[in-house]
Amino acid sequence: MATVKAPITHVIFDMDGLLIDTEKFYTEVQEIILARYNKTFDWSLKAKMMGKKAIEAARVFVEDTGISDSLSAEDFLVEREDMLRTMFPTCEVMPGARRLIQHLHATGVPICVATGSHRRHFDLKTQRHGDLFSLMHHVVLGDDPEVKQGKPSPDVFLAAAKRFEGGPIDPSKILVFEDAPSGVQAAKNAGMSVVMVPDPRLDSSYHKIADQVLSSLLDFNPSEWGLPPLEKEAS
Ligand SMILES: O=P(O)(O)OC[C@@H](O)CO
Ligand SMILES: [Mg+2]
Repeated sequence: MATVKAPITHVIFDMDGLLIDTEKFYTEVQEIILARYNKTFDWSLKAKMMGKKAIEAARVFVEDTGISDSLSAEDFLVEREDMLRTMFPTCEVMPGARRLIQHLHATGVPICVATGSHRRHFDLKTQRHGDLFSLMHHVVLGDDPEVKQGKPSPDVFLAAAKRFEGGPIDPSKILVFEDAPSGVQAAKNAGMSVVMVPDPRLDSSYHKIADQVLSSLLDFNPSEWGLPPLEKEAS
């Protein structure tokens, strides 16, 4: 029998870019705003913003692009909001997310979500996916009072570990799924194992600290982590 990487009992999912394809909306809106300043949005900046709380990502955006004298982080958030508000409810579930969530839920593995997104955005993004998110034991949001700092701080993952039944759960028994560099770092800072499912455009230097890197959730093999195996015929 193959050796188990770590004996996992609980699973925490990131949301944006991991369970649902909302990262493309942030990218699109940021490209539109930067074009006004004759600048282009690239993946090195994207890598620094993704996964963070809105205001933290906004500060990185205006400072890194050198537009902070013309546009404050707060005004940037107001400006992108009109576009995001109509885009978020149209988001799709990422490949393999539905199968994995349903499998873990059906086999009794406690699962939850830990996201940088605040409540208002979470509600817009999950509008059409309530069936899936209702399988989560709990959800920890970026504007939760216990989340003092966004990812890469471990706050959101430690709060998530506390709220499982019988919590706090030992971090070494928790597996986190993440797409963002800040999120992978946050999970490691919390002492948890992490499977990274990065966008292929993200520089591969960000893969290093993840315990496993997959190109899709469809490629995840629960047995490698001591989790109940997937049925071969499941789709
Ligand atoms: O933590 P996640 O769910 O990726 O959300 C962060 C969000 O603000 C987009 O980057
Ligand atoms: Mg994410």
